[in-house]
Amino acid sequence: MNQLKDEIADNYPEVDVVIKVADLSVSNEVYQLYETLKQYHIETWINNAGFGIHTMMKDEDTKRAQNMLHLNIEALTILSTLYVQDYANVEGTQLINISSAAGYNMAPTAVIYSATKFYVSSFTENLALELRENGAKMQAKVLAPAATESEFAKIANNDKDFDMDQAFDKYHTSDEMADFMLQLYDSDKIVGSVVSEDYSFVLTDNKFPYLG
Ligand SMILES: NC(=O)C1=CN([C@@H]2O[C@H](COP(=O)(O)OP(=O)(O)OC[C@H]3O[C@@H](n4cnc5c(N)ncnc54)[C@H](OP(=O)(O)O)[C@@H]3O)[C@@H](O)[C@H]2O)C=CC1
Ligand SMILES: CC(=O)[C@H](N)C(=O)O
Repeated sequence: MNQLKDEIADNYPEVDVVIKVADLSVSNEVYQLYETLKQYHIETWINNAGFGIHTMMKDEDTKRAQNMLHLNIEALTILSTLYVQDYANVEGTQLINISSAAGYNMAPTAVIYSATKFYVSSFTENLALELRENGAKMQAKVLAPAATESEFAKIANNDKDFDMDQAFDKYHTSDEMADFMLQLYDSDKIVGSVVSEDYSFVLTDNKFPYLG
């Protein structure tokens, strides 16, 4: 994090980077983190922290799975809710939650992870529609990456030498995914996702049917 901060300072000296440390799988720390940010005006909130576990259910480590539920679902829900309560009527604000292709498609060897990301997708789409229908100034959006180069696969597969080139015919670089996130940010659409056939990017409104 400090290295990244230095890189940003070198390239964008006008930007002031503040690092806050929290274990977001612990609910007290989630509330504490939000409290320490009250002094700032927060124009965009991105819930990016998350991890996956690639395993069969018969081999699932329930403690690790519980941490994943706390981080991927609970922390994201609490932080989204607090942010919406404070900023829903502030012009120009956006909440972006990071789901996954596995949040719209059931994924083999990822039964629990995929379910956490279905939660992220449906929670955020429903919230986006609630905000829109009630004339709120905030927009809520879902970014749903497919395989992307990062630490994710090493952690999910518990393999520090995990080779993306061997595992996937196609995947995105983190720069490509960050560019797509900016496209989603600039658009009025709700979901940014990846077409599984050719890995192209697509922006759409809600993908889940809506009862409203
Ligand atoms: N890469 C991929 O193929 C895909 C990723 N995603 C999603 O993208 C998001 C980002 O993952 P990605 O960048 O790829 O993976 P990384 O593993 O590289 O990054 C995960 C991030 O989450 C943070 N994090 C993990 N656990 C905690 C915790 N308990 N408390 C606070 N922060 C935590 C990590 O912080 P630290 O480094 O300090 O541990 C890190 O910044 C995740 O939500 C993931 O599910 C979705 C689809 C595909
Ligand atoms: C859908 C993906 O490819 C990603 N690695 C994930 O499991 O979220």
